[in-house]
Amino acid sequence: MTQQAYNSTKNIRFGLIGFGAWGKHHADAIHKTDGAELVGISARSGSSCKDARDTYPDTTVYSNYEDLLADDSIEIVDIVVPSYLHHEIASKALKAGKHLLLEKPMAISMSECDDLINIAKENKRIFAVGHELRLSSLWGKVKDLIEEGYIGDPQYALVELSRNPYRLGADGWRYDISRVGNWILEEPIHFFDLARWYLAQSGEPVSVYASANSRQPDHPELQDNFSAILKFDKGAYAVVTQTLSAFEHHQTVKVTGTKGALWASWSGAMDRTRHPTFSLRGFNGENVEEIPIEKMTGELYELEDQIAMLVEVLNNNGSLACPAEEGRWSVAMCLAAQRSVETGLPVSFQDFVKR
Ligand SMILES: NC(=O)C1=CN([C@@H]2O[C@H](COP(=O)(O)OP(=O)(O)OC[C@H]3O[C@@H](n4cnc5c(N)ncnc54)[C@H](OP(=O)(O)O)[C@@H]3O)[C@@H](O)[C@H]2O)C=CC1
Ligand SMILES: O=C1CO[C@H](CO)[C@@H](O)[C@@H]1O
Repeated sequence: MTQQAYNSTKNIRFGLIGFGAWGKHHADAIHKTDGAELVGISARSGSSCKDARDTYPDTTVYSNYEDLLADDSIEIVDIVVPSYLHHEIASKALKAGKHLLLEKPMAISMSECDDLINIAKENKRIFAVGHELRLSSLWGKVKDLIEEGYIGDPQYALVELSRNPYRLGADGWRYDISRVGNWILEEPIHFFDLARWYLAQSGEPVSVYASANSRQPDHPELQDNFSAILKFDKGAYAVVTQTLSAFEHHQTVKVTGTKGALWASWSGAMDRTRHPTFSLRGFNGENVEEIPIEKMTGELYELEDQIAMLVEVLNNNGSLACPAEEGRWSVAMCLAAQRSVETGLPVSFQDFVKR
């Protein structure tokens, strides 16, 4: 689903777990979305709880997320906590009968992903993963044009980011490899997701060959620069590459096919800006053209569309932009890429995606 009008029929009651840098934006998105109600927030520290109470005085704030899960009136839980806590909190939310929006990475190991998918199936719960770029008017337009045959058969995709360093995260979790998993799971995971989405006509990815390095000699595991080549079973390939040693936030996608090409770019002072510049140019085999993007794009806008999508799905059975099975694939690609970085060899996805 990319750009759709959503028509809701009843208010969907949301609980939010995690009120950090990104969780606050989730709260804002739920708060302002028609048909969504922010009923409870769970935060960890006293200062985060106070912040949540001050900002949302009509919402119940819990310092223990299990108390939020015990509120039977909450239908869906939105989990925006450090990645190492995804499995623990998501599994309890599903077992408590809640539908789920879980931030990416879905989890930091394949066994955690599989366990969550099984629990969701057993409890017949909706399980969405926060790959919000799929809802973008820009990145989604690239997908739509590929599906319409604008470039012919897709053969090559480049997904590239140049940006400033990652934030530390609460308690520095993002710079602690035992809690973040790896840095590919942080940002390149979005680009693996896009690459696989764009090259869907080329079958599934079969292997990855990746390289990375760090600016900190004593922390080689914190990879500031990362590049990977993914091969697909029908011959297409994708390049995913990013540097965290640059400035601002500049993302480019170039996809070429047997007939034409697409070139999309997005720039902002940071990832979470409401004032980006963006463009999409296409070559349809005959002419180069500017393709208008009517709707604003950026992760804050996509976050709102993601909440609206869930309201629609829960009211009217629409489809999820990124269901759990897709989130699982992206985790597999990140873990395989990390293995390739460590071994210096191409790595087959089969070993990672098989159950
Ligand atoms: N899809 C996307 O584009 C993005 C996704 N993310 C993902 O979102 C997640 C959160 O990232 P981010 O917000 O940047 O991280 P932060 O470190 O800024 O925030 C994490 C928050 O989780 C809270 N927390 C930790 N444990 C608990 C708990 N047991 N109960 C309730 N709250 C808890 C922390 O509370 P306290 O402050 O009290 O310590 C903190 O406020 C990560 O998985 C990240 O990968 C992040 C950015 C963008
Ligand atoms: O998903 C994400 C993970 O964390 C990064 C932290 O700077 C974000 O920029 C990014 O969008």
